[in-house]
Amino acid sequence: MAWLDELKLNVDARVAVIHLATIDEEEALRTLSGWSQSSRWPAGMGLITWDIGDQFRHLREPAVTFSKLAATPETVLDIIDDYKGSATFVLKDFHHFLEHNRRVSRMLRNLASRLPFRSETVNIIITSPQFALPVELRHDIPTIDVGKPDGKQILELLDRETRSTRALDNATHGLRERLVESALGLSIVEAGRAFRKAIVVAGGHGLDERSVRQVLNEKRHIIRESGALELYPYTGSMNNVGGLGALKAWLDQRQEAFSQDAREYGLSMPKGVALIGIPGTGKSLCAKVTAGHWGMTLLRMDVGAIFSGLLGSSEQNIREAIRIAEVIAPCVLWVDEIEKAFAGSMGDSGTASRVFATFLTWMQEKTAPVFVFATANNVRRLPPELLRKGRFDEVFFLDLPTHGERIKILEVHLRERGYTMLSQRFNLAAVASATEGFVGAELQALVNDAMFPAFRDNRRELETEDLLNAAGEMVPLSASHQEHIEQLRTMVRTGQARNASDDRNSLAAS
Ligand SMILES: Nc1ncnc2c1ncn2[C@@H]1O[C@H](COP(=O)(O)OP(=O)(O)OP(=O)(O)O)[C@@H](O)[C@H]1O
Repeated sequence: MAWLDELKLNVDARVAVIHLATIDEEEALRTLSGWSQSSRWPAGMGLITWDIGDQFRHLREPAVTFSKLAATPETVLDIIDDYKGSATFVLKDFHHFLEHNRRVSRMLRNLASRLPFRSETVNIIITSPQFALPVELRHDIPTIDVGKPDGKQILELLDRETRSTRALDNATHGLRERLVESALGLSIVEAGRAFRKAIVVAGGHGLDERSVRQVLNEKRHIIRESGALELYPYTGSMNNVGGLGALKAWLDQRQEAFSQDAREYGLSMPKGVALIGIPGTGKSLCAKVTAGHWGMTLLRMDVGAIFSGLLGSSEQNIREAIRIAEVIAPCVLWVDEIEKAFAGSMGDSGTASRVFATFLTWMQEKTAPVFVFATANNVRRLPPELLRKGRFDEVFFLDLPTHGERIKILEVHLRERGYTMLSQRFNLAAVASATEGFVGAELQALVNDAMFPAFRDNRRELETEDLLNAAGEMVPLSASHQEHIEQLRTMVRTGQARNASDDRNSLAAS
């Protein structure tokens, strides 16, 4: 376990006070306890925990009781300072006392510099669910991030949870792996709860494919409640997208590039793509179907929640979101309306730029197969460095659909409503001619609007006339966005972005 190695290294280097950032406190304690039973644990050293409820407790020798009560954090540190013998103290939730109590934080810093010089080894480990300690402590107290459990730990947990109930005795081939995968991204406590619920629901039958869906569902709830990410179920396929041929072909080529084969061939791991365009041009649709097409989990980052202050500090939220995405990887991380996050409209501008910097650095350095799918309506509000070459693998502009693309989009939505043999049944070329300037969302709305009169008229089948009438009643949004669209087209002309449409690319080439 990487964090335990890091901890041992710090202890060996006589770093006396260490902050362990974990939401799985019990699991971390179990690991520490395991270490304390091993031969690598210094002889005679105690392992003692403290929390405000249970006070001091000896983990290695439960029979030994602590006579002193420590009701205040100052007393806790005094007792540790006076401790005769060698011990590692684990202080639970101690970060609460550090935020507002200067005396406690000063005492801790004093101990951090004094303890390494005592003849008997005394260490302090502070466990907390937060990543960042108050600024004045960060220099003296290193933070070790326990991170989320990996597949191996989740597998051990699954085996622990199912051993007594024998819920996996009749498991089909690969079920254990799928259950583990469905719980990746959860903490040990959360994954344990999800598995136990699945065992209860499965009853005497044991776990099966339905349990995988149930654990995934549980994960969807937990991820939504606990952070700025939302887990989307697989939706649609590339067939649900009309037009945008250049973008679809580009995405199709990237699909294989996440494989081991691609690494061995020398292809670099795709980083991500940015889609820009006015509302309704299909940016979100593409994010959803790409994840479905690639068979990857889709995570949507809620930019508002990152900055809301309800969850924690914005920097901590973005780090947590990144961490979850990396554990769930391979996945598509969809950052919707990225301009909202990074244009300084959320939170104060200092916070926004720190969050931005964290995100950019991660994008630059990431090695996990997390494909960032950023979508934006308004580039004017985006910091130029975000779209700089090399940040994303490609920046695409989703222009207004051409005549041919409008036909394809209309076909998608008519097919979704059960209509077939479209070219015999409708004159879609006429509808496309009547919908110059319409975006995909408006064409979808048009098909929907056109169905109302047909439904009222004895539920008859939809006709071209209905579509033309509905078109006549709509004013496309593009009418009021001409200047904005022209600005985005300039990005294509100057090589800052590529047009997502095959039709437009061939028009430009001819
Ligand atoms: N190219 C397209 N092909 C088929 N349907 C489309 C297309 N573009 C848009 N649509 C339809 O319009 C709906 C809304 O589009 P979408 O939300 O993807 O647009 P967007 O560009 O992300 O808009 P916003 O910026 O407002 O989020 C889609 O769910 C889809 O039904």
